[in-house]
Amino acid sequence: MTDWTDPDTFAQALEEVETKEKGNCFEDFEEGDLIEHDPGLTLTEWGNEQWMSQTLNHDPAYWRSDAAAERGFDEPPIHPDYLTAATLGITVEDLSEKGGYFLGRTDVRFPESPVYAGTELHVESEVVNCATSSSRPEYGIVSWRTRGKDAETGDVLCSYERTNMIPRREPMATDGSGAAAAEGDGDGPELPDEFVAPEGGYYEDFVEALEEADDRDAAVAYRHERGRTQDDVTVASLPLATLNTAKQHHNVDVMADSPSGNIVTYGDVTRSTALGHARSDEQTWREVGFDDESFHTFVAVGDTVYAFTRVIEADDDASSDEAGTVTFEHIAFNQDDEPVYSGTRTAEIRKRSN
Ligand SMILES: C/C(=C\C(=O)SCCNC(=O)CCNC(=O)[C@H](O)C(C)(C)COP(=O)(O)OP(=O)(O)OC[C@H]1O[C@@H](n2cnc3c(N)ncnc32)[C@H](O)[C@@H]1OP(=O)(O)O)C(=O)O
Repeated sequence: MTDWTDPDTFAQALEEVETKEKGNCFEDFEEGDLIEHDPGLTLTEWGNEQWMSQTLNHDPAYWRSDAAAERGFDEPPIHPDYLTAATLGITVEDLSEKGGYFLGRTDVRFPESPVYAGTELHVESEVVNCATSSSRPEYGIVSWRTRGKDAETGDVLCSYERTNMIPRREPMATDGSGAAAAEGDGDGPELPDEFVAPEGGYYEDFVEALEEADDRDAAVAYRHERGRTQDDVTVASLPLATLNTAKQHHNVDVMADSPSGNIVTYGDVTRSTALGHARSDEQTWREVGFDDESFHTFVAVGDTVYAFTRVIEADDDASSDEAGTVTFEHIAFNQDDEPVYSGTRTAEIRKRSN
């Protein structure tokens, strides 16, 4: 009788049996496909607080009822970063579990009304583009438009367009033109002569700093002191709490043979941590949206995530008289000063009370 647990027998069995695969390859996606993601997720107070605490997002309006009421909320709402991460996490099983690198995201938008704990999230994605990677024949590049909806009302709570590198079943022939282009044109850095930092975190502080920089060779740009070293909680626990099944975040065994050689931080954790650092130096009123988000290199356990902010423009127009609108570029970087994430963010920033 076969002893299936005999190590040699078992090793041979493992080699010969079929593996029930998870996830989809590049060839499985076709432009126009609509994918309904199941399971959905109920956005909970616990999940929200776990996400916010570990990414250093401490805006009191999301933690305390008095601060929430002051912002016009019925109770502390679900944080937009957790909502974004949960909307993406649920999609991983269908879209990128095969090992797709999260390259970037744009047009991240939230409605004006807050989302509260207890909301059941239903998420769907449409394939909007499938492209060949000219530098990596073993991958294709796929973009999806994703919408996270309130399962009860159908209201869209978070939407965005995201792009991943997705493994192919069969590698493509390539002329390598992408790799050559990536070598760069050899130009040195082009930075302004001066940097201006806002005095405080209110809307008027950003306007004054932009005015000071105007007509001079200056930029409004500064770094944030806080850093967050990545550990098992940020790398493995937070993505799993959003039902993100990407092996990059929790399977050390498989990742040992990957380019990173280790499990890596979920892009939304890296980004939310950097945004948490930035928000700790401003009076955020409301998140409006994010564009041109890119993930430049891996973040792994032991790496520390810092943040740098550049203020692009300010506009008096906002959904409330108590705030103005500011557009920022945020860059997350590691302990070696390498950029790991960048993106533009539009947020309403509280005005000083008169
Ligand atoms: C969620 C989730 C997974 C994760 O969260 S994983 C963690 C977050 N993501 C990362 O850590 C990825 C970090 N990025 C990298 O390590 C490198 O960018 C990467 C993926 C290894 C590629 O390195 P390269 O040096 O080869 O990068 P290139 O700049 O040459 O780009 C390669 C091709 O991709 C195209 N591309 C890059 N960015 C974008 C973008 N934002 N939108 C569209 N396309 C993009 C680029 O044009 C190159 O195209 P080629 O035709 O020349 O190949 C999850 O599971 O989803």
